[in-house]
Amino acid sequence: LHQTVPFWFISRPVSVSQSSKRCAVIGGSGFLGRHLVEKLQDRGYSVSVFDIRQSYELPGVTFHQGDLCDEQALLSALKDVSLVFHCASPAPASNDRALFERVNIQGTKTVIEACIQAGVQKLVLTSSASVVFEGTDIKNGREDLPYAKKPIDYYTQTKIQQEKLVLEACDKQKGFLTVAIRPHGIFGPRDPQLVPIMVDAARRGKMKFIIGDGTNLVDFTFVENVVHGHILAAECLRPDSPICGKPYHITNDEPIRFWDFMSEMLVGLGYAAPRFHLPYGLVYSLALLLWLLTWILRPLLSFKPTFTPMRVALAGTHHYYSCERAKQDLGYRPVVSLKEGIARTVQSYPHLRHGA
Ligand SMILES: NC(=O)C1=CN([C@@H]2O[C@H](COP(=O)(O)OP(=O)(O)OC[C@H]3O[C@@H](n4cnc5c(N)ncnc54)[C@H](O)[C@@H]3O)[C@@H](O)[C@H]2O)C=CC1
Ligand SMILES: CC(C)CCC[C@@H](C)[C@H]1CC[C@H]2C3=C(CC[C@]12C)[C@@]1(C)CCC(=O)C[C@@H]1CC3
Repeated sequence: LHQTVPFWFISRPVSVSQSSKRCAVIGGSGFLGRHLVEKLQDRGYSVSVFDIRQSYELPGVTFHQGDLCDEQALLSALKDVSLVFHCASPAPASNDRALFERVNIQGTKTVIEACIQAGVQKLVLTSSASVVFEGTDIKNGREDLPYAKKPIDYYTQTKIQQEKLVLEACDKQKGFLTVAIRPHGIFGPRDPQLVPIMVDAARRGKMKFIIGDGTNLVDFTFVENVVHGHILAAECLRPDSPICGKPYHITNDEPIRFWDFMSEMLVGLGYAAPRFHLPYGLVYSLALLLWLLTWILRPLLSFKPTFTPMRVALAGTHHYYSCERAKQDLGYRPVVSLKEGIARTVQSYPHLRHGA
């Protein structure tokens, strides 16, 4: 694979000292976090996980179970650690405003304070490309797009605050360097949302319809490319590099029609591809109405609609992003193509196949 290496990257010392290879992954029990932990170990890092739950065991990886809002718990996990990846967040589907504010805003402030107190030198945040998305088309969006003034949900609203906090904390004088990775539509083996939600909808006969004309292009990013972007950012983060305090889009660099991606996944798993078109405006209005009804009736019934306004907006608009800045500054190139990523994902879900 041909990679252009940035000039300041070449000046990096060849051997990375042992202490700079001690890292912690906050949210390391999650989908992205676990893939990141596995790759970091492959690359010779000594890895600790900090997470509110422990979802697996891996020889050589130390687990610290705790809430990232608890500074004392974080401090003991960050002892002797020089590099921290923060990829913890409540799931977007929870739509729990208080929880998002507590974990993504207050918790991230606590993470920053704990890192500084523990002498951590680098903090890599997993942000989201959605921080600039307002529910209307984004084509080849670059990092200089303004943050969404009207974010599509509480999750996105708090991801914006979180990213600002981390990037503003970057301080070369104090030797505390930060960077944010903005992935989009992460998919791959063990993903708990995209494929399971899609299959659940298909099993309930709800994936027969294409919202809109079906031509809207979207980024779906294979998890190993997202991991690659995080590790490149960590390894490039030095006081003399241009990446300090900046956000970077990491995508597969292969925008695809939303409904072609869904169809490939569904057909690969043995389900029929969606065929019938429904007008975007109609579906969005119905989703909004249903969402309002479930909100008003929430003391009486707990019903979670499949087609939320957020999902309809994501399914019916263009939202794809340029990763040119990551190519330029990090030497990033996707390491797994979309075709290969889809094939590996489909293979990894035998229990979600039609008839299983
Ligand atoms: N999945 C996607 O398509 C995208 C995800 N992201 C971001 O990537 C990151 C990782 O997402 P996923 O791996 O998909 O989610 P995930 O839900 O699989 O992992 C998140 C992890 O954070 C942990 N966590 C939540 N609250 C915590 C707390 N208070 N203290 C300690 N740990 C806590 C959870 O236990 C979980 O293991 C998140 O920051 C998310 O916002 C960004 C763009 C797209
Ligand atoms: C029911 C169908 C219309 C949709 C099924 C698939 C969706 C569950 C996913 C399609 C795009 C995904 C996506 C995210 C979550 C899962 C989808 C809505 C995110 C919101 C996850 C967190 C982010 O930061 C942005 C993602 C955008 C794409």
